[in-house]
Amino acid sequence: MMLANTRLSQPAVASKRSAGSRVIVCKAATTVPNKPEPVQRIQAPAPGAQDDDKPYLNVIPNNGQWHNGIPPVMGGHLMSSGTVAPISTSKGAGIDLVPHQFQYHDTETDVNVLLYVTPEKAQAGLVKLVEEAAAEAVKAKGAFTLVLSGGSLPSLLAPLAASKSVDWSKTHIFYVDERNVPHSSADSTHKAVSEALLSKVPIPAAQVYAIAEGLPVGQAATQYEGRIISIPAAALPRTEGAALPKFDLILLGVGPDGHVASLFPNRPETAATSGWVLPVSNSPKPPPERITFSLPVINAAKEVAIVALGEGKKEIVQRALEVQALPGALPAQLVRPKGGKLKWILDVASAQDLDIAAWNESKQWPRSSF
Ligand SMILES: O=C1O[C@H](COP(=O)(O)O)[C@@H](O)[C@H](O)[C@H]1O
Repeated sequence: MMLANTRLSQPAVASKRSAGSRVIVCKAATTVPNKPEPVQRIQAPAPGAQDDDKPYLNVIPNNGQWHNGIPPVMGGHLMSSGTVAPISTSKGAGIDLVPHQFQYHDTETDVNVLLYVTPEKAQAGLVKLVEEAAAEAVKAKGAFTLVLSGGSLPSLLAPLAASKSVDWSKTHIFYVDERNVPHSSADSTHKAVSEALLSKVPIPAAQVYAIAEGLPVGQAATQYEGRIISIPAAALPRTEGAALPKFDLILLGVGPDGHVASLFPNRPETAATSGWVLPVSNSPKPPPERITFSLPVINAAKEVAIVALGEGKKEIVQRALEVQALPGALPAQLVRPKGGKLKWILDVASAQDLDIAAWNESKQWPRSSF
């Protein structure tokens, strides 16, 4: 189903109980010919009812699992012949490349795709998600730890300033990645978030974890990690065993290359299995120096949402949700909070290349036809 060609005003809401007891609710369009209904209905909307504020929720069960076995290392992937391709020993153009061990996820994570009719509705949905996570966290442990991205995300958070549901005195703000620039720089995520939100809410300054200014990037990452480590477990619990911080909610953007936070395709930071906050010294996207949470920290969160709105994101949304890449190649596909919740927040423009009608439990990767 190409959403670009569909009308979203007459939702056919459908759902199904799977073996894993997950509910699938698919948005089906009315104008797609010769396509079967994606799944069965659980709850038909009341006649004439139309609640566009609600997203059309699509769950991709066990999204991204490798059904043919997990390749042992990057470059050692399974070939169609059934044999494992060896790691290249070429001394050619890749002479300086160190073969990195990228994480291959083997956990079952259902991906919840929240598709909104307009970017404004998606923004409202995002705000509600934050409000609900805040209320739940404050009720459970008296503190809410919210981790933010830069880029297009900060401006989407502006309506939170008027929210009555977030207790700012109990909220702690972190950045999943940050550019190693002064806070006054136009590149600073902290500046963008401060202008859009933090300057308008009564949050104690000590609860906003900005990068230290003027340090070499390695020290900036170490310093940021140290500040996180010093937060009491009552406010920021740790995971069992791995002892990673368990943030309540991490909001990610996604770049056109599939990067999330400052974890770029085929980069050593993306492969890192240890460390909470990593330095990035030659980012392919300017500015070159950044710090970033590691994937294990992102995946230890209680809840993660990837926000991708607008036509400019349609290609990466389609690739990330329907075409399985080798892990280093598409960092967004490595976001799989263990035991936690993963949501993608989309609007019609960013979702227009998805073939949602083809999503069902029996269909494995790749989900698209090519
Ligand atoms: O450089 C960055 O890019 C990503 C994506 O940004 P967007 O403007 O395309 O939404 C962002 O999530 C990340 O925090 C930022 O440092």
